[in-house]
Amino acid sequence: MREVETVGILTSGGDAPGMNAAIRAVVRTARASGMKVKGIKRGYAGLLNNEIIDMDSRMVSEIARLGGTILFTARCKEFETREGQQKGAQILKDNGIDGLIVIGGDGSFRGAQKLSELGINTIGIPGTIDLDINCTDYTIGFDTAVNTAMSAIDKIKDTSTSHERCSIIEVMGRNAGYIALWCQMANGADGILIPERDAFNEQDLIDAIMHNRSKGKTHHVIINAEGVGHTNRLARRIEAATGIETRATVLGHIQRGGSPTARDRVMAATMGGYAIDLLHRGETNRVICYKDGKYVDFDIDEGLAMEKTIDEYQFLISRLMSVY
Ligand SMILES: Nc1ncnc2c1ncn2[C@@H]1O[C@H](COP(=O)(O)OP(=O)(O)O)[C@@H](O)[C@H]1O
Ligand SMILES: O=P(O)(O)OC[C@H]1O[C@](O)(COP(=O)(O)O)[C@@H](O)[C@@H]1O
Ligand SMILES: [Mg+2]
Repeated sequence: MREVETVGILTSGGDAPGMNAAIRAVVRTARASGMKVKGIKRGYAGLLNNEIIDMDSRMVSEIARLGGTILFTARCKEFETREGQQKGAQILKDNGIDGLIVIGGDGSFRGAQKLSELGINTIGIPGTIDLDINCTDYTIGFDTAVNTAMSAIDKIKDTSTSHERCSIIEVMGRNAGYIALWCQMANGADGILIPERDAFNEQDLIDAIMHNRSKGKTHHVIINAEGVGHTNRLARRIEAATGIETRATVLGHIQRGGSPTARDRVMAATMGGYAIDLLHRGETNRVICYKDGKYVDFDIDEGLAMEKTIDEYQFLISRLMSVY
């Protein structure tokens, strides 16, 4: 076990609101406890290009409220190779960086795990709007993304209600349906399609719309998760089957932007401070999680091997609420 003297920090994969709040917390708590901090730009791609800057407390002033990531982010194929990882570890050592904090998703943590094997003390902080990291109940960015999607769906509902139409709205989430499920509960919808539940299929949706219409409902909303996709095609098929004018909207990257909510900022700040604590204790290959109402950390390999699925009870309630 050795204590880290110089910590590097990078953001990787899709940006998420709250990443800047995490960067600020890492820099401030590291500096307060005497560590040096170096920022690595553009994730692993920037690491391989030696894009490394010194960071001090003043540089992170007022960034907690900013969306995106001031360090930029990237996806990097070269880093998935052994040669890329060895080159990355050597560049870190050449810069005197003996600890590294990676803010990103599961893919980014696989990279962090490789650097840990190569002698760099690495800690992962979960930052992704998708909530798709199995070992944690919370990922930085999810709350802001859901609130953004919720507001957008409220607006679509205004026009959908006025025209007495059906709206199919696609939300992000890669292969996970968390954003879709939360929006169904927050906004109300006749139904959702999520990758975790292919049993809730197109015919179910058509039946649900027709049932609700027979009870007097004059507008309809279906929330479709990105992992199911084909939103335009689905709109055409629902219109053909129900005779109700139907419009498709793919919300897209609007869900990744904007000023982070208080929840995202506070979770990010706590996780950032926790990461520095772990490095002080000489820990490596750990991922910080929020589980059962507590901040905890797991071995990255064990954390990524855990299983998580959508909350059955929440799913059941969301279905019951969608019926007129
Ligand atoms: N198995 C792996 N080994 C090493 N690095 C990886 C691995 N998987 C992903 N990465 C690195 O992490 C980056 C981000 O991963 P990605 O899955 O795109 O996003 P996220 O971290 O948000 O899930 C990839 O571009 C790659 O550089
Ligand atoms: O911005 P890109 O590269 O098109 O990626 C889109 C993907 O990124 C996300 O917005 C976030 O995913 P990650 O956090 O895993 O990078 C997904 O919801 C979506 O599938
Ligand atoms: Mg991911």
